[in-house]
Amino acid sequence: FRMSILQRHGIPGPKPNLWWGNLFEYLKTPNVEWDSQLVEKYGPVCGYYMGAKPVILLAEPSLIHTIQTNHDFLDRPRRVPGGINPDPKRAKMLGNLGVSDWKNLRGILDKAFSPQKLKGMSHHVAALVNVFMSRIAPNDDVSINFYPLYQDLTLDLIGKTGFGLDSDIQMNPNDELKKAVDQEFSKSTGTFLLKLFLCFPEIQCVLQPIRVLLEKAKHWMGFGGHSELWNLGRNAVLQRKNQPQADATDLLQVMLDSGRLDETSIVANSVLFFEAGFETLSAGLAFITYLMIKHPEVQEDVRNEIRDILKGSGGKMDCFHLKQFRILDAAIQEALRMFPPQTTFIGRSGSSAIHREYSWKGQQLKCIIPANVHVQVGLYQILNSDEIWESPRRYNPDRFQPGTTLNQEQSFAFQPFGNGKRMCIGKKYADMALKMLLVPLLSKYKLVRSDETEDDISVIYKTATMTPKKGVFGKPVADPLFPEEELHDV
Ligand code: HEM
Repeated sequence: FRMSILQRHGIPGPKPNLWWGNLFEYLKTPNVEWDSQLVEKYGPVCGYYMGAKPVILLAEPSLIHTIQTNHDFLDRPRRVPGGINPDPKRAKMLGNLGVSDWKNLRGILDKAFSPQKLKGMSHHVAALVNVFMSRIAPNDDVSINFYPLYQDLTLDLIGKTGFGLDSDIQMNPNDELKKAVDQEFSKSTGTFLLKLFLCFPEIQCVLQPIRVLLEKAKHWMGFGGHSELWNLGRNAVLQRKNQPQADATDLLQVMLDSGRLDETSIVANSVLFFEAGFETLSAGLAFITYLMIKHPEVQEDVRNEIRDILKGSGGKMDCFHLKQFRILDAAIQEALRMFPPQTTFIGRSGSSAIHREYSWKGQQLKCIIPANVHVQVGLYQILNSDEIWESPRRYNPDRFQPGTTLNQEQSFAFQPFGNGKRMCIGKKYADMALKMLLVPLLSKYKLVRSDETEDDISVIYKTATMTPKKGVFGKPVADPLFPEEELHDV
C-alpha cells in the first residue's frame, strides 16, 4: 500500500521496490535524463518513488498551468524536511518556509526587486561589468573560457547587491568570498543517512535529530559545509548595523528596513540568494554566449540592434535602453528555452486534489493529483518537447521576436523562471544583469569560434541546475561598434 499511491491515482511510472521505491535507479541516472526517460516511456503525467516519497513529474503544460495558478498549490515541497542540508538555520530560508511564513517573507523580499531598487543596483552592476571587461584580453588567436569569468562576475554581483560586500573576486583568485562560496557548492548530498531518511520517512523523528547533530558536530570540528559564507553574511549584517546606510539599495538593507526579520533570517536569506542566483545566472550567461558564438548571424543581428539603439548616446546605456533590446531579448529567451539553467526546482504541493483528463499518443487518460504530494515540473522536457516546439533543438530566436505569438501550450510551457506566485524572485534582476553584461561585451567584441568551441556543449546536471561541463570557449575579436565610447554607464 505504501508504494501504490501513484498507481491508485492513475499516474504511471516504473515499478517501485517495497523498501526503497525507485531511489537507486534515480540516483544512478542524471536527474534530467531520468525525467526525460520517464516522460518518454510513461507520458506527460508520470511518477516515481524517491525512497518512500512519491514524486509526480508533469510535462503537460495545461495541467502545469492549472497547478501554478491554483492558490491551494503554493507550497514548495522539499524532498527532505528542511532541505538536503539539515542545518536548522536553513529552515529560515524563503524556499524552506511553510506557506504563510513564505507569503510574509516573500512580501518583504519582493521589495528588493522593485524598479526603483533595481535602478539603484544597476550602478553597481555597471561598475562590476567594467571590471569584467577589463579581464577580457582581445586577441584574434587566443581562445578564452568565458564561463569562469562569468562565475566570478556573478559572485561579485550577488555579493554587492545582496550582502552589500565590496569584494575583489574578479581580480583575486584567493578572495575570501570566492573561497566561501566554493566551499558551499562542494558539499556532498548523497550521504547514507539521507538515503535512509528518504526510504523510511516513518522514522524521521529519530533520524532528523541525528542528522542535525552530525551537522553541528561537523561545524564544531571545523569542517562545516558553509560556515564561512554564513560568517561573512553575519559580519555584513553587523557592519551595516554599526554603520547604517539608509540609502543602500541592496537586499541586506531591504531586510533590515523591514524591521521584521531576526539576524539569522537575514543571513540565511542572503546565503539563499547566493545559492539561487550564482549557478543559474552564470550558467545562463554561459549558454547564451555559447549560442552567440555558434550562431554568428544571430550575433550580428544583436550587434546591429545595439548599434541602432545606442548610436544616439555614443554607446552609453541607461536603464531606459534595456527594454528596447527586443532582438537581444529574443536571443536570450531562446537560449533559456534550450538550456534552462534551473532544471528540477519548480515543485509544488497542494492542500486539495485536482482531477484531470489529458491525451497522450491518441489516448484519452484520467489522473488525480492528490493533495500533499510532491509535484515537479519537467521543465527541460516541456522546453525541449517536439510536440510543443517545432525543431526544439534548433536555436531559433525568431520564436520570441515581437510579432510572433506563442500558442497557448507554448506560453504555458515557456517558463525558465517558473510561473505563478512562486516564480523566481530574481527574474527581473537576472534579466537586467544579462543585458547589462551582453550589451557592452558585444558592442566591443565579435565573439568567434575557436578550436576549443564544442559542437554540442557538454553539460552537467546537478541537484537542481544544469551548467556547462567544460566551459564556453571562443575568441573575443575587437570590433567596437562605438569607437569613441569608453564605458557603458547606467
Ligand atoms: C538566469 C537566471 C535564473 C534562472 C533561470 C532562475 C530560475 C528559477 C526558477 C525556475 C525558480 C523556481 C520558480 C518556480 O517554482 O516557479 C527560481 C526560484 C527562485 N530564484 Fe531564480 N533563477 C535565476 C536567477 C536568480 C537570481 C539572480 C536570484 C537571486 C538574486 C534568484 C533567486 C531565486 C529564489 C530566492 C527562488 C525561490 C523563490 C520562492 O520560492 O519564492 N534566482 N529561480
